[in-house]
Amino acid sequence: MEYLVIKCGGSVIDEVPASFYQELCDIRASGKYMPIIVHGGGKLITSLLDQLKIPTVFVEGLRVTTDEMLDVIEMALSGYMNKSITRRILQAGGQAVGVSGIDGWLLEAQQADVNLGFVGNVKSVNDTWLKQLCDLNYIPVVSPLGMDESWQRYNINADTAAAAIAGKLKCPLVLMSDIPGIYEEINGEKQTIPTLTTVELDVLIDNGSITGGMIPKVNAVKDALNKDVKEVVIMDGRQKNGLTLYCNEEVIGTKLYIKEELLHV
Ligand SMILES: Nc1ncnc2c1ncn2[C@@H]1O[C@H](COP(=O)(O)OP(=O)(O)O)[C@@H](O)[C@H]1O
Ligand SMILES: CC(=O)N[C@@H](CCC(=O)OP(=O)(O)O)C(=O)O
Repeated sequence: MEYLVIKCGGSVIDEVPASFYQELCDIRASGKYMPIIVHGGGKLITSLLDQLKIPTVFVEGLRVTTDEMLDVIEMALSGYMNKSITRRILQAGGQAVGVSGIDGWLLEAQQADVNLGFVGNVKSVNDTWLKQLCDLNYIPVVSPLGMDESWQRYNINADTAAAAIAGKLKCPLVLMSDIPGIYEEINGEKQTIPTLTTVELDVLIDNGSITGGMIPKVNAVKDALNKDVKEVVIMDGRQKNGLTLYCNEEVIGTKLYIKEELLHV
């Protein structure tokens, strides 16, 4: 059975159809995939920081993170978001365990860039017990925090965390967001692109078609594909039966891959 990493963005988690959790349980029960959920929660973090009058600054889709913000981020992601997703999977009849990337040192992190403060990149993924959880029939639900060898916590973008886990497991990755896929503006209209190679993706990055939260997403996609992940799909988490359609190999969202011949140069 193959692993399948599914990342649910904070933009969409409150809007996924109720059937999403049932679909997850069905996919696990069908034996086709062992799903692993990685979730975001950027919207919730921003709203909590606003209430605390702590200003939010994003640089290329990444939240500049101070020490005082880490507590809020950890509470939002590993507290509220992680437990509510875990609870909903249990409610749908599945087995789920909610963990943070810090638990069991699942995500060893390192500082991404001093100018971003405590934003982390993933240095290594300790996948042993993640696989054990899957073998025990649990669906792991992972919040994107990590820790370095000095026990410093880091805020990791959820797309980055999901890509690192998929890269380690060499399994497909589904990124669920609030858009039907990657779009390009043609004659003032946004048109979703069904398939993209990494070379075509670079063109869209260079011509400014990719902005905001899509930047860490496409960087994560490229990272996963470079680690032998066969394909990554960016799709609309609000679409009814979206996950089932994906598992049945229907055309959905934007499918990204490395062009075969580039693998051999
Ligand atoms: N070319 C593009 N195609 C699709 N979405 C894009 C593009 N450029 C920027 N975006 C923005 O990226 C957003 C998704 O990123 P983000 O808000 O961080 O979502 P999530 O919370 O799911 O990670 C979309 O809502 C859209 O506004
Ligand atoms: C470094 C960084 O930007 N971390 C993200 C973590 C949450 C996240 O990625 O949530 P979404 O998937 O909903 O965007 C943040 O602070 O918003």
